Amino acid sequence: MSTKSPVVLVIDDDSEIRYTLERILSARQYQVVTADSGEEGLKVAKEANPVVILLDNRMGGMTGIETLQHLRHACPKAMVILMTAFGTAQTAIEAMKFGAFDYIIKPFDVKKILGLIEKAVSAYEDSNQEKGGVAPILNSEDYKEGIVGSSEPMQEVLKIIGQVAASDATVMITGESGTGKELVARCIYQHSHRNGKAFIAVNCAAIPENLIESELFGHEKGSFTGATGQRKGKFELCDGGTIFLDEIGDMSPPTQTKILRALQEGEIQRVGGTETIKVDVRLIAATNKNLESMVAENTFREDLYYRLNVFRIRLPSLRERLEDIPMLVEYMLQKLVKNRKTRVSRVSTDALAILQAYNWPGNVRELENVMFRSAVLAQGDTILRKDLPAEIVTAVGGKVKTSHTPPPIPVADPSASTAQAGEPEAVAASDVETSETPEAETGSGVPGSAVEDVPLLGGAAADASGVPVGLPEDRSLEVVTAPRMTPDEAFDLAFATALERGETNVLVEVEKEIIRRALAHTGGNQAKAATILGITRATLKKRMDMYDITA
Ligand SMILES: Nc1ncnc2c1ncn2[C@@H]1O[C@H](COP(=O)(O)OP(=O)(O)OP(=O)(O)O)[C@@H](O)[C@H]1O
Repeated sequence: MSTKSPVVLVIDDDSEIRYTLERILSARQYQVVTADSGEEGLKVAKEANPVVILLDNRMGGMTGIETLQHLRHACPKAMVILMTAFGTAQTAIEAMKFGAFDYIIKPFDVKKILGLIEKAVSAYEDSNQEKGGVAPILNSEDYKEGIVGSSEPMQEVLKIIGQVAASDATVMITGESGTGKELVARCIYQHSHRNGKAFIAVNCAAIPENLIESELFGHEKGSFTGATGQRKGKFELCDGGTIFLDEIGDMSPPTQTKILRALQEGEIQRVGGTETIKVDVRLIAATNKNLESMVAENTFREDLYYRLNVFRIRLPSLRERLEDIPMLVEYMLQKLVKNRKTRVSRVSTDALAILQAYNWPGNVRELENVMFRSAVLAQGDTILRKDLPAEIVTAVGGKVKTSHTPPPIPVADPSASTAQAGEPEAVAASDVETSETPEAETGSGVPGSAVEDVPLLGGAAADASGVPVGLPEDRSLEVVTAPRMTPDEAFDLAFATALERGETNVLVEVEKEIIRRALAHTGGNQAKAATILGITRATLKKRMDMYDITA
């Protein structure tokens, strides 16, 4: 870090977040400037020349993504970190595509944001030592991603999609069957300059060996038995567009050679033809085979391997991101309801626990099938444990505890949804309340509400199970409520305990306790409690939802 303290600009319409960040960052020798809107942020950015910009996505007026696009011109060197309440695919991809340094999901851990700012500052310093400008900027469009998942590994995938989409580079997607390789390929295409031109997906494993060349490159009349006329192949049909070759590891060496030529020279020849045809095609390839060992065994051309491997995206298996299951389940049921395939809109807590304990060898595709099948079998509006395939319930066996789990996951009414397809609006994470009531199997859980941007205070992010991320497991400071202590003693002890445990969320715990006490004092009357606390009732409600406090 240079000797001059780096300027950090915080753009957020929530005064509390601006205040909190300002306090945290000023204590770390950053110079902090703030703005309460995207429009104001642009002005401040031009004057203050910040090194890092923390930019909220959901603001009145210009959104964060819109502001980001303007900032790229107004303040091209600054490292922008987008702050969003949800890790939706669209936001993640767009943030990276429009040149954000990174993005972070609110509410977040203080350590995490500080670490990210530090990284951004050193990236700023590195990039200022090198010549060269920022990455090209694309125009914003209305996308429908359909990629669901806010787990760390999926967020990484989304970021890479955003980074590679705008380039014309070949991309290799690896991952087990059913992990979403084709979905990702389509998403890259949708975000590329070639969007609007053809996208053709070819499953190489599904085409007989003797027909694959003709399928890909076309054939001339009479070139083989059955070739009764001239036919264009997929490469030719896809000129100007993107071709997705699934299971590329299943191609014979002669076909591999032709693919290499198409990639390197931009030329193909139809089977039985002599004419060289120019094609301009972006290739996205996928495989669930180990191409490295195929190269070692000489069954896959090394030069083609390197040509394909310019960018590589590894999709995590579903068992590596079990925390995404509630979100996926909600998304899938929502889709089924929308397509009028079912009226089932919930999953009981017991059933969900089983889904989250299962190994998912068939990954998301298997989950999709299970959801469809179970929704068909379900009698009420909730998928119960008994509706799940017996082999899954048996496979999970005793791994699942069925008590103290959250109530059913509700699915938003699709007609009332303002989210884009593929982006569940409010997903299980923070709006599933933890309940001790074993009402799960009746399907009478509390419907979830769309979660607004939630306030940051010391920052405990919630994971899909509603448990704050990045906090020690025992996060209660019961000592605050211990009897026969003066308030001062209690606070001293609480503070000392927190320091001893290395906690960074003391403020949050104190806030929770104060809210609980105010509610207890008013007998659960929220309006009165809000008055005591000096906040609006809506803010109190937001906090109660966020901290799982019931009146
Ligand atoms: N992250 C995701 N969010 C929502 N749906 C998903 C996700 N990943 C996969 N799916 C769905 O799962 C199914 C399988 O996905 P896809 O065909 O893209 O997998 P694949 O890895 O290409 O499979 P294969 O290797 O068998 O060809 C599709 O219906 C897809 O929409």
